[in-house]
Amino acid sequence: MKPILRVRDLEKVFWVNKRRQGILGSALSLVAPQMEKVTAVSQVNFSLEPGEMVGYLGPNGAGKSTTIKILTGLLVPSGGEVEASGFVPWKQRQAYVAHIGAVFGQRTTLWWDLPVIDSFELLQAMYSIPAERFRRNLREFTEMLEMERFINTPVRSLSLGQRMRADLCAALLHEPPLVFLDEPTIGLDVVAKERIRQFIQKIHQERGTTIILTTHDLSDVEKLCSRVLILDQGQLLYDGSLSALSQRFDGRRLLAVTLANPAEQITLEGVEIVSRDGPRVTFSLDGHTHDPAALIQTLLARYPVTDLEVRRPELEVTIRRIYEEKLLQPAGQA
Ligand SMILES: Nc1ncnc2c1ncn2[C@@H]1O[C@H](COP(=O)(O)OP(=O)(O)OP(=O)(O)O)[C@@H](O)[C@H]1O
Repeated sequence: MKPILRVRDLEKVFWVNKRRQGILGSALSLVAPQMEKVTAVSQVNFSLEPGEMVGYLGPNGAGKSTTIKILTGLLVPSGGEVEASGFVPWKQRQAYVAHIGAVFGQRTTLWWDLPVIDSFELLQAMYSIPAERFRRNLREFTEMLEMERFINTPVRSLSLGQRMRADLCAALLHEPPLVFLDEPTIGLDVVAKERIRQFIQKIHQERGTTIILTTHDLSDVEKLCSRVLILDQGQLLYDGSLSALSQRFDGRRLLAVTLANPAEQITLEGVEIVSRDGPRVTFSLDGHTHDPAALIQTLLARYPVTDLEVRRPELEVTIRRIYEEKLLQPAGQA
């Protein structure tokens, strides 16, 4: 199948005037600017098949938003090639926008002073959405995103969760096959996040929409994406499944035991205790050297236990280790 998005050797460099700090710095910056090169995106390569949903991850400043801005045609790259839905985004932006949807969680794309419904109608005119299709989508999205209560409210008066739902609807009314979601759950409470996740999942499954999702909330990714791309310092470090990632970097298991006697001094030879909270003791098992079944048998034979659980470390812990301990290297440097 032909990829819907192809990114080749993508590069984006910004030149920043280092002197632009303080009154003296501002004055000096005009007469003797001190330009510094910031490489936001470097040699990034990937492709998406139609119908994929992919998480685009990375720590702060990794280059995620810069990539998304290039892919949506808002920024011109310094090098490399992109073909998205048959277009070069920054060269054919006017025609291209009708084929994509984009949500930037940090800012709205709706008209601030207009009621939500007026923004939707303006979009209908801009994208020439046939009346019947517009009505059908609007009805369906209004119901799924529970927007009835605020559809006549000006955007500036919406809560963050309401604004995000309106933005999602706006991005999808014209049924784009390729959608970019940059932090669509940022700042939302757990209920609002879950509602948005369910909506994204439904659109993806029912319409086969290809989605790139940028987020710092790993539960978004765990629930929605089987494939992730990890970026750090502008370079792509990983392209693959979430399960392979956690297996590769965290073969560890956590064994949590609740002791019948909270005062019991418990030890297991060669196994580290990572926490103790009253009667609950958590051991860290190494995936290569420890046999969980044998250790559980030893434990049960030695100590009265009321509860026992073996689990994987959370994805968040794994990803934090990858960033902090620099466990991944860009392709070609490993
Ligand atoms: N317009 C700009 N001018 C100069 N530098 C920029 C500009 N936009 C981004 N950068 C720099 O490029 C790098 C990547 O920024 P980017 O916003 O793409 O990261 P990000 O992964 O989206 O981060 P976050 O998760 O914090 O939003 C950073 O060092 C940032 O300071």
